[in-house]
Amino acid sequence: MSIITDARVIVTSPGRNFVTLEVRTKDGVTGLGDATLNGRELSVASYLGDHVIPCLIGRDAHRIEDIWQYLYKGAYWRRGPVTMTAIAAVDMALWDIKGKVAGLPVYQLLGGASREGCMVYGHANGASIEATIEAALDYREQGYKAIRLQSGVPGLASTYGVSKDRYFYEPADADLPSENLWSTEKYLRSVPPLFEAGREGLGWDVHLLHDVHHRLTPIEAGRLGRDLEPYRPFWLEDATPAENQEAFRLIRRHTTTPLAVGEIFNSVHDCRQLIQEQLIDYVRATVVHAGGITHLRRIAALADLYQVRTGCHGATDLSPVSMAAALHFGLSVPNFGIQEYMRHTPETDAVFPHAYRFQDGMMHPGDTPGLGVDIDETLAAKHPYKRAYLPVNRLQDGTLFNW
Ligand SMILES: O=C(O)[C@@H](O)[C@@H](O)[C@H](O)[C@H](O)CO
Ligand SMILES: [Mg+2]
Repeated sequence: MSIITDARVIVTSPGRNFVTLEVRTKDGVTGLGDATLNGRELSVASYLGDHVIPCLIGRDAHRIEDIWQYLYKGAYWRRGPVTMTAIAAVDMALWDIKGKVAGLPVYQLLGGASREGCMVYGHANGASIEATIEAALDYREQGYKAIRLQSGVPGLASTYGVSKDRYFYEPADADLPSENLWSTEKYLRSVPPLFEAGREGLGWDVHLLHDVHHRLTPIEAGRLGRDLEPYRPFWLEDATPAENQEAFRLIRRHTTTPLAVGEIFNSVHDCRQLIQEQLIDYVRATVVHAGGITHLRRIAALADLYQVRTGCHGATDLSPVSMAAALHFGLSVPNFGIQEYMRHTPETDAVFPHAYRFQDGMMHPGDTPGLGVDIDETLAAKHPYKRAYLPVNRLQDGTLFNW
C-alpha cells in the first residue's frame, strides 16, 4: 500500500502558465500530474484543490483504476475539459508514484516498449511560404522526419498557429482574448501552394502535416483535402469542428488525405463514432485533457480495432509532465502514429527537469523510475500566475467564428 497523505496544486508561469498536481504518499514518494488547461488554468486548480484533493487523502495510490472510476463516476457530473484534466493530473501522478515504487519507468508498467522511440513532428512557421519552407529546412537539418507547415495567409493580418518565433510558439498571447480576422477563401487559396513549395523544397522523404484549426466547413475541408492529395500530406488536422462526428463522413467522401482530430477531446465518447466508422486516421486526444494515461489507453485500444493510430497533441501549453507521460504512453501503445513536439522554453525546462530526449527525429521518455520529470518548486515560485487567453476568431464581417 502507498497511502496518500498529501496533495498540492502548484501554479507557475515560467513564460506561460502551468498547473501541476503533486501527490505524496506516507513513505514520502511523490508523483506529478499536469493539470494545465490553456486559458482556463485556475478552474482546474480549483477543481483539484477544492473538490478532488480532499477525496484523495487516505487512499492507496496504487489503486489507479479505482481512483479513476471514483473521480469519474463519483463526481456525478461526467466528462468536460475541466473535470477530465483534473482526473488526468491525478492519474499521471499515480502512475508516476507506481513507477517510482516499482523502480521502473512507466512505459514498462504499460507493457514495455513497442518501438525504439516515438517519431515526433516539429513546427515550421513563417509569415510567407518562403519563410515557412526555410524554417522547415532547418527542422529537417535538426533531424525531424515530420514537420508541420503553417504559413501566414496573404491578406490576413494574423493567422492562428503561425508563430512569430522560429522555435517557440505561445498561442495564449494576451491578458484578454486578442481578436484574429479570418477569410476561408484567402486561406484555401494559400495552402496548396504552401504544400507544392514544401514538396519542391523538402522532397518526399519527410512527412508534411497541416493544422486547419477547426476553421472549415466539411465540404471546404473535403476540397482542401483533395487539393492537397498530389502532395501526400501525412495528415490534415482539425479540418472541421468535431462535435458533429458525422460531419467527417462528408470529408471522407471527397478526399483520401489522412485526417487527424481530437486535441480538444476529453473522453472516448468524443471520438467513438469517428473511430468506429473510420472517419479519421489519427486521434489526437492527449494525456492531460482526456483523463490521463488510464483513459487514453482505452481510446487507443478502441482505435486499434479500426486501424486508427494515435497522434497526441503536444503543444507548449502541455507541460513537460504531459510530454513525459505522452512518451511513456507512445513508446508502449501498439497503434502509435506520431507525437506532436513543440519544444518548451529553457525557462520552462528549468522548472521541470526531465529525462526525455530528442534524437534523430524521435523522442524517448528515458528509463528513470516513474515519469522521469520533476518540478523545481523554488524556481516555480519565482514565476507567478499571469492571466492569459487564447485569441478569438472573427470573419471579416465581424461574425465570431470557429477556432
Ligand atoms: O495542434 C496544435 O498544437 C495547436 O492546435 C495548438 O497550438 C493548440 O491550439 C493549443 O495547444 C491550444 O492551447
Ligand atoms: Mg492543433
